[in-house]
Amino acid sequence: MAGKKRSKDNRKVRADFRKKHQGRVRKSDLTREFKQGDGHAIEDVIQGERVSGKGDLTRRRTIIGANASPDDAAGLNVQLDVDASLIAGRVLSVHGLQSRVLADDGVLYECAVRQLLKSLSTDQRHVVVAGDRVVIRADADSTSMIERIEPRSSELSRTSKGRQHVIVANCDYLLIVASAAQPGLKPNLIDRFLLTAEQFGIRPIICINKVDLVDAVDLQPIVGVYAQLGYRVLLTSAETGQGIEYLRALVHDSQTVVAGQSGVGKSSLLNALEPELGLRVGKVSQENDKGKHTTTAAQLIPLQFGGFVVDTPGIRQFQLWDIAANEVSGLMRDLRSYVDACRFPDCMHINEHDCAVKDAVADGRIDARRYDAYCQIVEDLAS
Ligand SMILES: Nc1nc2c(ncn2[C@@H]2O[C@H](COP(=O)(O)OP(=O)(O)OP(=O)(O)O)[C@@H](O)[C@H]2O)c(=O)[nH]1
Ligand SMILES: [Zn+2]
Repeated sequence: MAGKKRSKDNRKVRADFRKKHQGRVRKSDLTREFKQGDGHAIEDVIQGERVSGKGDLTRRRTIIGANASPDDAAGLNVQLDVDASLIAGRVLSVHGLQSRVLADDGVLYECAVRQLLKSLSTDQRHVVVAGDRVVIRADADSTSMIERIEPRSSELSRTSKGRQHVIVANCDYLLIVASAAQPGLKPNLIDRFLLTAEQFGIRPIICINKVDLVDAVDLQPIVGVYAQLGYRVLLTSAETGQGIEYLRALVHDSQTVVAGQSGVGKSSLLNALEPELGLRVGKVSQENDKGKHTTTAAQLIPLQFGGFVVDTPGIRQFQLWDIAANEVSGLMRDLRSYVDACRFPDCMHINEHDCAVKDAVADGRIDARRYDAYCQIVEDLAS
């Protein structure tokens, strides 16, 4: 904000600014643009051109300087409400009170959270999470500050000890990875991950990997069931490269969280998408290591072709967090449309009479295997 900290650097930047731009900017223009309250607009006028994209921020910083003050606009009769040290970015990971933010200028900043934001939160530890879009006050010499957290488009969360913990924010896709063989295809597991996607409103992509090991024709029935429900199903092979280009185009510029059983080829797929990632393949997953603490601290991995993946041991195999047995049918697209027609409003669609869901299964309107998966899930949740 105007007139706060005045380091030597800032004085120099301000002096340069005055020298360079004073007299070259029409006062009327500046005033007009300033009324719109937009820092970019002011620079636009100064530069006499429209600017967009990453380059602006750096340029704006040099021109107007960090902590621009009324002095900067001396003779221009405007107060520049511009603070070029503010940069937008995305939180890659959170470690205790520190967050690692990849700013839109391409620089990584270690950031603390502004006290005010913390005091607004009931849970100080989780005020900011991986995936958050933030505005930071960048400081090259000491800790940068997260000044603002943008509203989240989605949250993946889990309740522990009665409190909701957001694990990752703003995920666009849940990439559900299954394998056609080794280990064999487990559609029921796909159904469980789909429940999570529906629960959190994150678009699922069903990715059946290792298709090089089977005859694709054998996969058609199962692919058909999901496709009919409107889910996107990809057949991939990290080995031969099949489907990789398509997957890359899908997740490009998005934030994708990866889930799936151990050994289905999640690391291999990510490496195929971007060889530079160099994720270890075929390792024993951490959850299976005896006595090892399962971490759910999410981490975003930036992709060179644009976008981020969240590939975190504790999240990879998450499922059925905080779903009650009586919520399951409402989260299954094929069952959902029938539940209102059951005789009992609290019908669980298992043993009850006059159950519209069971009728639909009986005459093939609901896939029998999907219904079996439903029963299994409800049973597991009830026990
Ligand atoms: N034939 C074939 N093998 C594959 C394919 N993708 C992965 N694999 C193999 O499957 C094994 C497991 O692959 P990973 O990528 O480590 O699997 P993951 O899902 O990351 O496993 P976790 O880290 O345990 O969760 C490795 O031996 C891979 O070489 C594929 O498309 N075809
Ligand atoms: Zn019913």
